Amino acid sequence: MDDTVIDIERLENRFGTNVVHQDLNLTLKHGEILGVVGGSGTGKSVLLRSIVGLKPIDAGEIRVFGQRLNTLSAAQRAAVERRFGVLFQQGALYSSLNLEENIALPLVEHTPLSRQDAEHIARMKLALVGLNPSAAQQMPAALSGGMVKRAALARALALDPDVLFLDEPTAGLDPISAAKFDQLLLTLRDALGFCVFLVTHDLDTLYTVCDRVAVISQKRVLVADTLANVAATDDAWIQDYFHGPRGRAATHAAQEAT
Ligand SMILES: Nc1ncnc2c1ncn2[C@@H]1O[C@H](COP(=O)(O)OP(=O)(O)OP(=O)(O)O)[C@@H](O)[C@H]1O
Repeated sequence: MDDTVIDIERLENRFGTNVVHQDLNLTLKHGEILGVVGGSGTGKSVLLRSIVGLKPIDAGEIRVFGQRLNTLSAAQRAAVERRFGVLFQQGALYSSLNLEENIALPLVEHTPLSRQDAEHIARMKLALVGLNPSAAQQMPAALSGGMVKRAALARALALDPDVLFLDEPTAGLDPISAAKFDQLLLTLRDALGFCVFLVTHDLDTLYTVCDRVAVISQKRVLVADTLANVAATDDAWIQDYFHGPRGRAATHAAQEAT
């Protein structure tokens, strides 16, 4: 059985003369957590944005659930995108809405649910990510960084997505909050069965949650494989990244945990 959910072939992305991706190939498989890493500016966020429809691609093809995105009508494309949950790196919540309203918003916009029912589901999603019912009425500004990330995750899960896109979800969190977020992600993936496209710089996250890791370098995916195979790849950036001081610390921590 073909377990491919997203299949990217010969993708090209550019901004003017700045070619960000060229001949980039990558797959995301059913139920997996795929970590996407690479140096700053290598195009991890642009890749995410082109899959979720925020950046038109310049060449190549992206197939999602077997459908070629660039051949779909606007309505068909919207139906595909409804199966995505996205957590962006920067401020994922509306500051003028409380948490319950923030999470209910996609439900009100994309389903025939009444506001009351949407807010009821929003409270269930808050519980799912480990937030106390009393948090429902709080405004984003009153929350810790870890709580904001959890609430943003609850919003990304509002429409029960099949694919979750996370852009550096643990950036800016202290190590304990980051580790709790990683565990939450694993628990939810196991319970709900979605697959995850996870852009991260966090080595601990790679070691803790990712089934496979894709390295973007020189405008393409250099390697996409298990962490052990990626770390053993003969490439200067990969060797520096995985076997430099931070990489060694993350390996050590992962070994201690098993
Ligand atoms: N809207 C845009 N207009 C012009 N250039 C852009 C735009 N968005 C991204 N770029 C360029 O695309 C390249 C890749 O950017 P991107 O944000 O995807 O990198 P990244 O790998 O996610 O980096 P980081 O790890 O620092 O977040 C960069 O050269 C960036 O300047």
